[in-house]
Amino acid sequence: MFSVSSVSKSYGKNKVLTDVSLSVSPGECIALLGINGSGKSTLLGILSRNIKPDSGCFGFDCQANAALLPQDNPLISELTAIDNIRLWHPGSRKTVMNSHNMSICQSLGVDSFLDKRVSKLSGGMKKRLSLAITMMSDPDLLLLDEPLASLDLLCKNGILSYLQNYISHGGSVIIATHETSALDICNKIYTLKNGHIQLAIDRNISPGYTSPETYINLIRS
Ligand SMILES: Nc1ncnc2c1ncn2[C@@H]1O[C@H](COP(=O)(O)OP(=O)(O)OP(=O)(O)O)[C@@H](O)[C@H]1O
Repeated sequence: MFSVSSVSKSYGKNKVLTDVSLSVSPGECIALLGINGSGKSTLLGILSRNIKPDSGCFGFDCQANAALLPQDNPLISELTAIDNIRLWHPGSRKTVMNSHNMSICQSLGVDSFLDKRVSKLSGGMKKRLSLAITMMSDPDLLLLDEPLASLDLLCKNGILSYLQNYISHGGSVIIATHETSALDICNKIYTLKNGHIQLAIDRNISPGYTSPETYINLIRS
């Protein structure tokens, strides 16, 4: 179980998060839903310890490993895919591409372009490579910031299937997304409005279809 309680964060006079509490269990997928600027990336940044909150506590298990896939791919365009992987996971090609990491690359279809320069990859290929790099750190909690933005339907479907498999093996996911296909795979959907978080949909209690109109109404003020 990962949790944060009573987290607050302001940028100057801009109060972005107020008294936000959230927890996620193994095998659970949680969505953060909110309009642009509602604080989703800030909350993911706090959970990944990249952003320091003004106040609040973490309930993380010390052994737990949380990894963030940021909105912008953390890749160097001039390098090949394999050399980007080796930047984050140092070692020779043979050591880094052990059977575990190779199987991640194969599941995400990254193995077919390991020697291509990142500048020559499509948006979907870059996103799959970034996700593969994130997954190689064996996270218990995966923090995803709009992982499906501007991807084609096939690529979205591939990433969603990969995530569903990760969740079914006990991984936890917190995802900030505007995509209904990603919202549909989540157990719980929280809305962020005016700095406050609220549990809007809990499919552990009420499973079932949610229409796009319902999602839109959830983010309306
Ligand atoms: N480093 C920063 N310095 C100052 N203000 C910031 C900084 N980062 C974010 N903000 C502000 O905090 C608020 C929340 O931003 P954040 O990126 O967390 O929102 P978001 O919900 O992820 O938005 P989007 O859906 O557009 O990605 C916005 O008003 C933004 O301008």
